[in-house]
Amino acid sequence: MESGLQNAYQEELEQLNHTIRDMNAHLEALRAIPSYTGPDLTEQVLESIRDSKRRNLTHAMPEPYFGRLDFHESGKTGPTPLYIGKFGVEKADSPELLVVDWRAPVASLFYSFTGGSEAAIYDSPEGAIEGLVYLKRNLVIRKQILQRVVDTFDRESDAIAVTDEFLLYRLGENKDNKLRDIVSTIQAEQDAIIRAGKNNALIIQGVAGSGKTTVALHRLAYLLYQYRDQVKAEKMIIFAPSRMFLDYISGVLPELGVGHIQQTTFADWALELLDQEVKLADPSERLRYWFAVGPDRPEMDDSAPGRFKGSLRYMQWLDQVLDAYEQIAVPDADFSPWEGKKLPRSMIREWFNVEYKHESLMKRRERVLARIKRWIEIELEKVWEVHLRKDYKKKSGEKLRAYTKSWTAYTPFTFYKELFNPDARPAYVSEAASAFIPEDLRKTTWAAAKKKLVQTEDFAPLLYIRQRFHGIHGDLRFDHTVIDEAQDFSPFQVALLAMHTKNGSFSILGDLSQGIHAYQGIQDWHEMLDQFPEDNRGYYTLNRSYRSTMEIIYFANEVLKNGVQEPPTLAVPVFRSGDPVTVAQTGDASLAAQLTEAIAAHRSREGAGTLAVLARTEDRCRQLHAELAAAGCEANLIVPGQQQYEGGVSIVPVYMAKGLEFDTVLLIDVDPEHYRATPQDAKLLYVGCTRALHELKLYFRGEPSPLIAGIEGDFITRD
Ligand SMILES: Nc1ncnc2c1ncn2[C@@H]1O[C@H](COP(=O)(O)OP(=O)(O)OP(=O)(O)O)[C@@H](O)[C@H]1O
Repeated sequence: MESGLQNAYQEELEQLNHTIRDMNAHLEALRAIPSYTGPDLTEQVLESIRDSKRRNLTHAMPEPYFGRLDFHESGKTGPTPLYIGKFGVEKADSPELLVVDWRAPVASLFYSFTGGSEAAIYDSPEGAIEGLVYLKRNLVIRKQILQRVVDTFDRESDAIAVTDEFLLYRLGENKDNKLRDIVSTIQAEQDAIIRAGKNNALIIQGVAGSGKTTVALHRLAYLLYQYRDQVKAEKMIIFAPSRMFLDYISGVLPELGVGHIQQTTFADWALELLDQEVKLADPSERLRYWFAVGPDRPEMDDSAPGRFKGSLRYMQWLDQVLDAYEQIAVPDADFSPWEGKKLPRSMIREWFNVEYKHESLMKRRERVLARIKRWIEIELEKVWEVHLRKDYKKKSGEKLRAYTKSWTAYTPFTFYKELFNPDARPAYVSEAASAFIPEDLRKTTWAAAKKKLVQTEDFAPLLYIRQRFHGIHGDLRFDHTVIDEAQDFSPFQVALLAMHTKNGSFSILGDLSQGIHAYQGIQDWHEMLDQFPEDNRGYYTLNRSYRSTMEIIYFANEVLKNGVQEPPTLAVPVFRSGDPVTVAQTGDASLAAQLTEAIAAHRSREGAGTLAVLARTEDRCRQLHAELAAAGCEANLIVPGQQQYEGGVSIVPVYMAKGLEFDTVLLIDVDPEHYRATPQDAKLLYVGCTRALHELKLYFRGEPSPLIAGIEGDFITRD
């Protein structure tokens, strides 16, 4: 160790010991105070502060901080060393900070300052604060033991700043089966997104592995810290592509000390709001259709059911249909409770269409019926003859029941279903409006609806009808909404979520180059961006990929270029080199043997980490799983509907692997039959390649796919 480094290590060792002593003393003092459970409000508040301090100290104890920043604020004495950690910690005997929370304004300098002699500025509640950074230091502490000290900037030293060294060290580590927090290595471009203002819809286009998911989760932790009086964890929601993906990311928020945030898939959320009246059709069937192999593949253009039903045009059409329904909703007759007495339809319509207009459709129906009931009661009071009144009362009760029945109480689903009825066009759907729906779509939607089955793209329309029928109650409005893998969401879904989200507070993240579900997703971010006012939206790009080695990224970029004419943006790797990507020819019989060998080699390595064999279809995965099992090679089979990701060795269809990562990826069947030189296939193969952290191998039979055939460079070897 050089003497400078040795001194730094010694200095930090002493500081760490001092910090831990202080924290222990603080924690002991807090524990010595008995918990208050009485009725006094002030005492309750004090107890909750003590409780939060106890929790923070306990969480922070094993790794109290990860960074140090020496900052000299202009006009003050200094520089002052600030230690930055996941949790803010006060000194035992004063409210001064021992460790600054990473989300605090001053800590932003630790992320945004990337060197140079210029003054650094950060935003604080008191305005912009300027000063000079003297030292930026990364520290690795595990179980209270100081393991590493790396200076990434030292104003007093001639040595060149090693900004990436610490990041590379972290990226080189093997991953387990869960996504992790990145507080110690958040990069400046990621930090800008994390700390962006609350009332903005952020759209983040980020290349594979650029940290989109991770950044969104850190942003939630930041918003909860920064706007603690305005946002609540229970009112924040994350939409992710599958339950397995949710399981995969489930570790990050607790690591950041955040709990209770709702995490769901759009389908699960919708099914709950629809009171489980419908079921989602088997997703495997649809995936089998769209990812089929062979010459006749379905077109993924605007006529695809998902694109059509996910469009804003479709939402507007539905709006018109609902407007038309509103006009004729009141039954087409006067209400007569007994002979000679009449409540004219015009009056009932006046109540429904004018007086109660501000209410939702079904609420208005309820109100009008209650009002008719009251009207009957008033009219009955005017009848003096007791027998007659009794007779009228009975008759009016029957009449009101019949009237109520004639006024259909639709559920969102029963209303929606009727729009597709081939035999009877509802009165509120004009002939022209009916012609809007393509015949094929009418047939398939009707056939499924008869079995109470719907597709993903039916959820937004159903929820939209629900909203017009019942409104959106306060507890269904979110303080902030995160949409992950948003390129697979439709504009209609986003419009619907905007109705459920306060102040347009969104984090919408995705990658158009990974848009493999183009039969339902977007083709351009404008389809979402344009839905938000210009002053309240932001578009960010993340181009650096942190997941994979340089070799893997260079290779994956070539795959993309070979299939997509104008790829949106190509990933730029961080300077982390590994083995070249291997492309191997194989025969039918030898594939299982080759995979078994590769898996055995992987397993025999120390700290083996995760491995995935990726195939194009679910059926192929099942077949391979059986073949490998017969060869004595056990692996987890991951197919649609999977709830958890266990790590280890898995066999996964590429589309299910989206969002996940594995230390090693073995991609099979990379031949012209499975992967043609089309944008769709290139994106699919790109997704597959970019799942690998350290090692990527591709196997083909006969000829290689045109997407990989001509790739040359020192980042690839051919077996
Ligand atoms: N600043 C960082 N420091 C350390 N690791 C990082 C950083 N940013 C991202 N990573 C790592 O890079 C990997 C990819 O992150 P993440 O899954 O969030 O990216 P993504 O953009 O959502 O990827 P994809 O679109 O491919 O699913 C993760 O292992 C994450 O921990």
